[in-house]
Parts: sequence; C-alpha cells; structure tokens
Amino acid sequence: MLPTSPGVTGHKNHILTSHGRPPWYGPDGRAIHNAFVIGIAGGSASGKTFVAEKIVKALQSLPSILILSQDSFYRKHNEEELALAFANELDLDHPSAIDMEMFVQCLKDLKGYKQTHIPTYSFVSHQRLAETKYLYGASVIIAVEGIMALLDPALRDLYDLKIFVQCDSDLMLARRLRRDIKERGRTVDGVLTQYLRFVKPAFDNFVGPTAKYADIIIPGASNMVAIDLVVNHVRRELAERHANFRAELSRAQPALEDGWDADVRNWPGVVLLRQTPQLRGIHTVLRDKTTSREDFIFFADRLATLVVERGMDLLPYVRDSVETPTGAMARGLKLDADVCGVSIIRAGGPLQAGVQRVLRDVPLGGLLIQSDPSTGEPLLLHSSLPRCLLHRNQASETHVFLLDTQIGTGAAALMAIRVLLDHGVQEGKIIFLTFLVSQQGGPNVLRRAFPQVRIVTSAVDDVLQSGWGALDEETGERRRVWKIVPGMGYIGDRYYL
Ligand SMILES: Nc1ncnc2c1ncn2[C@@H]1O[C@H](COP(=O)(O)OP(=O)(O)O)[C@@H](O)[C@H]1O
Ligand SMILES: Nc1ccn([C@@H]2O[C@H](COP(=O)(O)O)[C@@H](O)[C@H]2O)c(=O)n1
Repeated sequence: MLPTSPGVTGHKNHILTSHGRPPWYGPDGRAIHNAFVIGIAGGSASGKTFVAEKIVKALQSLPSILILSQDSFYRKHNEEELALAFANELDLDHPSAIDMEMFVQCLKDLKGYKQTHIPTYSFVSHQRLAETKYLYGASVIIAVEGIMALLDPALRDLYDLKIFVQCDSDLMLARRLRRDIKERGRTVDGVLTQYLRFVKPAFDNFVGPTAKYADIIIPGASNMVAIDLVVNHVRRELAERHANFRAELSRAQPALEDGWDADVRNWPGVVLLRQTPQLRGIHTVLRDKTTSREDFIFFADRLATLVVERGMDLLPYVRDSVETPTGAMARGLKLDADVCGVSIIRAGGPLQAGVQRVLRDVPLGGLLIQSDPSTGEPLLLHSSLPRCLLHRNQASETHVFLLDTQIGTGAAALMAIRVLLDHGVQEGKIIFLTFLVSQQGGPNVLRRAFPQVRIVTSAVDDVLQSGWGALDEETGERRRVWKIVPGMGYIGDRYYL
C-alpha cells in the first residue's frame, strides 16, 4: 500500500508500505529482534510528516514500513471540551491532551511484533472516532511522529533513532495557517488565536526543549541531505538483521540425545492417519505425475476431508444426551471448542475447503507467506486472520486449525505459528493439518520451537532434498529450493494451475 493523503477527517492517515516481513524470530521460534523504531518530534507544521514520508519512500525497497502519528492518541473530549475546541479555546498542545499511556502501549506492541488497535481522531470534529485501526503485518520500521514524540521517557525508550525537526517559527505559522484552513476546516482568526494562546507557548515549554534528546536535528526546509543520512543509517542497521533461514531449518534432525524417536511417525505430537488401503490409493493418485488436474483436485479434496475429520478428534468434547425419535434418551458427546481455520496461502486452500465441509460456518483466515525471490527466505506478505483472532482474549480461547498441504523445511509453518502466537493464540490450541511431512527439517524444527503444537498428517516421506530452482531472468541466478521426496510435487500448483 502506498502513502495515503490526509482523509476527510483532516487526519494524517497511517502510512503503510509493505514488501513482506522477513522472519523476526530464530529457528527456535523466539523473537530475536524488535521492529526498528524512529521517533520524530518538532513543532506543529515543522515538517515531521514530510520527513517521515520521505524516509518511508526512500526505504520502500525494504520490508514493511509504517507511520504512526501522535495525532491518533488525542484524548476523547467531553461536551464542554468540544465547545471550547470549536471556539479555539481548548489547549490541545499541553502534554495532558495526549493519551500517553495508550500511545506507549500501542507502540510497545508494534515494536514487539504484536498486533494492536490504533484509535482514530478527527481534526475536523475535534473528536476520537468510534472506529479503531487493526495493525499487525507491516512493522519492521515504524516512524513515530508528533509534537510530543520525544517528551515522554517511556516513549523515548522505545526508539532506535530519535529525530527533531527544527524549523523557523514564521515558517511553521505560515504552513499551519495554510494547512489548517485547507485540511482541518479552520479560519485565519481561529488558527491565530489558537497559535498565540496555546501552540507557541507549548512549543517553548514542552516541545522545543525535547530537541536535546534527539540523535539528529533535521532542518524543517531543504532537508533532503539530512533525510538521506537517516535513510542510509537505517539501511545499514537493518542489513545486519538478515537471516539465512531455510538452509538451517532443512538440516534439522531428531534430537536422539534427548530421547526423541528417530521416526517422526512415533512422536507424541504427531498424528499420522491410519494407512488404510483407501488412503494409500489416494496417495498413489496424488503422487502420480501423470494424474490429470481434475483427478488431482478430486482426490486432494477427499484427502482433505479425511485429514480434517482426524483433526476433529483432537478437539475437546463434553458429554451430551439427546432424546431420539423413539422417545428414548441417548448419551453422546458434543464439540466444546471455538474453532477457526487459518490457511497458508496458496497451498492450504484444499484443506480450507475440507474444514468448511466438516465445520459449518467456521471462521476462516489466511496468511500469505511466500519465498523472497532473491533470497528464498520466507516473507509474510499479507495477514487476514479471522475476527476471533484479532483480540487477544478471544484468540487465547480459540482452537486453530492451521492448514498447509506439506511441511518441508518448516519455514512457512514456523512463521505462521509465530503469527498466531503473537496474536495470543495458545500454543496447545494450534493443530496443524497437512497431507505430507518430511522426516528431516520441518517437523523437527516445529517440535523444538513449539512442542505443544500438534500435527495431523496423512503421510511421512523420508527425504527432504535440496536443489536449484528456475533461472531468475532479472538476476540471472537460481535460488535454492527444497522438496519432499518421493513427495507429491507442488500441491498448490497442481491443485490451482
Ligand atoms: N522540507 C519541506 N519542504 C517543503 N515543504 C515542506 C517541507 N516540510 C514540510 N513541508 C510542508 O509543510 C506543511 C506542514 O508539514 P507537515 O509535515 O505536515 O508538518 P507536521 O507533521 O510537522 O505538522 C505541509 O504542507 C508540507 O508539505
Ligand atoms: N482537535 C485538534 C487537535 C489538535 N490540534 C493541533 O494539532 C497540532 C499537532 O498536530 P501537527 O500535525 O501540527 O503536529 C497541535 O499543535 C494542536 O494544536 C488541533 O488544532 N485540533
């Protein structure tokens, strides 16, 4: 998504550019670094947003960038305050006008790669609006801008780089007049009254003095050289964070020294479907490279139903009794869990259809995780989780069927589980449903990182083979790829293409 312009509320929208988020955790599944956060302070109309937008634009080739504005955190006003605000008599430049606690909490969540809900505020109606904005997927760098962005020590502690935009006061007033009349529905008189009574004194008392906390002072005009320096600094910092993931994961073996069985099939958290003649027949069709697409879809759908039905046995049930048409009572069980499905797009698709066949009205979501074309490392490109996972308290009560048709290196699985945990899902409530896993790589990685996650699979193959992918016409290079052998090929391609 490219930078957005101020909306009808006069509010500077959050700006999000996303090129995917690379792993923010190590092979053990634990977060290894936080989002890189830049704090940008300065007087009103000094050019903070301008600087933030230029940084975002210059870093667009880097993964996921977000601008968080202090404006979002203006407190809710009561009727009396509203009347004062419309008369330009409400002090909106005093630190108490901002809900600093909430600002700090939201930023803490984003920095720690957790989801958060940002309030929205309208400069036109002087009021916090009813809707909030859910943010998760894109936050490798966050540029936080606001007049008081450097004032609060708790906020300052969260920044990796602190900037102060120093601007001539006449220029700030001229810009503010123009902007507030054009975008915030104000009059010349109103802007001047507010400026002399509140904005200027607040700058002198609160905002200006925070320049001493800045790592770098950027001029409020003709500032492209300074912005370039910042951009280069951020690039250097982030370059050091690059992970070399898949190759490392693919080598994971069972920890025999810790008493693990050498065979994945015998692990406590792995449920392998009974290898009945029916199941082996389905596998044979799916493994056969000459199988037509039509047959592949038909048999993959059958397999998906069997896998999901087996997964259903892992959910909690409670006793129930019903009256039968004969008038007798019969004792039985009923499902006692909130369940949703999250598929890793695209290969999780066939299993998602299976979940829908088995659980009527089940909430569904998807995670688009793909390999970076140049490095081959996994990238989280898009997250659209079901509503029940967007709030931590509900997420922690929900069982999740995580869906992907195979687990090879485990890179996508690891990322998807990390996303669910970041949202508050309990590890023990994640059930990974899949057609095929390899003995090396993925299952070993998942067992080490998230031992409580259960895996239901219809088959286990012995070999995870590395090879070279197709030639990239742009770079002239081939990247390393891994495949399960004998395997079923790329199930997503065979099902959808
Ligand atoms: N370096 C700059 N060069 C030209 N115009 C600028 C510059 N910085 C800011 N402006 C203009 O000044 C106005 C206010 O800037 P803005 O970044 O919104 O201020 P702030 O976020 O500090 O309130 C905008 O119209 C913006 O385009
Ligand atoms: N309802 C409101 C709320 C705030 N303001 C003014 O906004 C200024 C901060 O925003 P910048 O984009 O200029 O940094 C601040 O000086 C408040 O006076 C407002 O006018 N109305």
